[in-house]
Amino acid sequence: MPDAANLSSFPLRVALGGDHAGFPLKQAVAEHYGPRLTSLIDCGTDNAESCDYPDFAIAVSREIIQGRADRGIVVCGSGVGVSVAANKIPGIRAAICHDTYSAHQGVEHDDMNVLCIGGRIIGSSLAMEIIDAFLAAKYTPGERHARRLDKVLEIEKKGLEIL
Ligand SMILES: O=C(CO)[C@H](O)[C@H](O)[C@H](O)COP(=O)(O)O
Repeated sequence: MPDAANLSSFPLRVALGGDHAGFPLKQAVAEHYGPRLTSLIDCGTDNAESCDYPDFAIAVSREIIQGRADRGIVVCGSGVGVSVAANKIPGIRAAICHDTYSAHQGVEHDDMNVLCIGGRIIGSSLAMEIIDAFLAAKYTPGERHARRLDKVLEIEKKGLEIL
């Protein structure tokens, strides 16, 4: 865990959620970031009983799409389930990041708005460093990034027609 003296704050509204496999890490994230954010919306789950990751990917995405959160963090066992589910929702750009480079570059280049983490894969100290990198990063407007993001939006708009 980072030193209390070195804790960063982020002027962001964040929605946080995860299934039973992500529950212990989600709780640690809520405790650590709650006081350092403009707001932290905890979308559950509230205990370690078996439940279904799509419910929490949807709940976190809802907060972003309906304008109550700027970014989302979802935690399941591997990070795979929540990223697959969240990416089905138009307007959500989610990715699993288990390293700090992907966490900031995903925002800077790809305008990623949901960070997915595997609670069974990484420990809380690394998770906090990754979340710090994600929350501190800003999309870097640039012709090449905009062109590529437009192509991603086309996929969203056209669905199967793009094929
Ligand atoms: O990690 C995951 C696979 O990507 C899922 O999101 C779930 O967390 C995982 O499948 C839960 O596993 P369990 O055996 O039901 O505990």
